[in-house]
Amino acid sequence: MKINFLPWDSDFFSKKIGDITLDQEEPVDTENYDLIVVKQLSDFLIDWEGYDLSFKETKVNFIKPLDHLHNIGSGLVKDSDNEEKEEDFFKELAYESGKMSRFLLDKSFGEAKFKELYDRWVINSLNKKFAVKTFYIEESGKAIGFVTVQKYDDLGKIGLIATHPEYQGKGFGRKLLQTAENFCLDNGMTHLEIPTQKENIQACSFYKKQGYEIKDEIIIKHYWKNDSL
Ligand SMILES: CC(=O)SCCNC(=O)CCNC(=O)[C@H](O)C(C)(C)COP(=O)(O)OP(=O)(O)OC[C@H]1O[C@@H](n2cnc3c(N)ncnc32)[C@H](O)[C@@H]1OP(=O)(O)O
Ligand SMILES: Cc1cn([C@H]2C[C@H](O)[C@@H](COP(=O)(O)OP(=O)(O)O[C@H]3O[C@H](C)[C@H](N)[C@H](O)[C@H]3O)O2)c(=O)[nH]c1=O
Repeated sequence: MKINFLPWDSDFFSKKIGDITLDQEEPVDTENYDLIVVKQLSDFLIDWEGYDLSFKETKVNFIKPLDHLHNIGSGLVKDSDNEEKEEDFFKELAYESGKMSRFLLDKSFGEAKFKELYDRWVINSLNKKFAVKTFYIEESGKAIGFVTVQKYDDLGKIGLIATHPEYQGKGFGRKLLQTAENFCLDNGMTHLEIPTQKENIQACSFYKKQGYEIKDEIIIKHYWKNDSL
């Protein structure tokens, strides 16, 4: 079984990073990778000489068929294409959206690198390299919520979504998600998928409340080479 090289991650972290999906225990040539991201459908033990398990999560993908447009009301949710915003405007919200990210919770990366990655996620969403659309809600010149949307043919995917902690539970997240759904439907996407961590109870409860169902779950583990940190 061969490890799949991840060019973006390797370049960003200046480490040799790859991933592999394993259904059962089998021989793997670890090829001197610094970090191997293992994806498993069921949790079985892996013992690779020279590698340590540093992190484990369950990634859950929610999905919803899109069959009607929502009436959002005009003016509240804005489109970043209509008014240029600096990346700084979204920074704190991006970190909030990533508070359960493996890049933050696996301490091997360090918080500074997590922030840099999520800063890059915002930049690459606004410049359309890693999203096709970014919507946000602004109050008193501050972003209080945002959502980014990716497009894979007729499948839409939420990249990041968050509302500011002081504004959570007030209906803004729902407005953002409904705006994303309208955008997807208007642009040829029949379904919207949302990946998050099973451990993120707040987000999972929110998605279920919005009519999303679990499409699949996968266990993700980080194996670092002993001497690579
Ligand atoms: C793809 C990703 O980015 S995954 C990461 C998601 N982001 C985060 O985890 C960051 C922290 N959390 C948040 O930013 C927000 O809480 C969000 C985005 C998850 C939800 O946004 P909010 O503005 O808080 O949600 P909002 O107030 O619109 O709630 C909408 C509905 O969901 C329900 N809901 C919201 N949070 C919860 C919760 N924790 N438990 C149960 N129901 C909830 C509300 O009761 C409401 O129900 P209603 O439609 O019947 O009125
Ligand atoms: C900015 C950027 C990133 N990438 C690459 C780098 C990684 O290989 C993936 C992102 O990995 P993922 O497992 O999706 O990361 P997270 O665990 O942090 O994300 C999950 O939780 C978030 C909160 C969010 N909901 C997200 O949708 C989830 O998947 O992307 C890239 O190729 N190009 C880039 O610009």
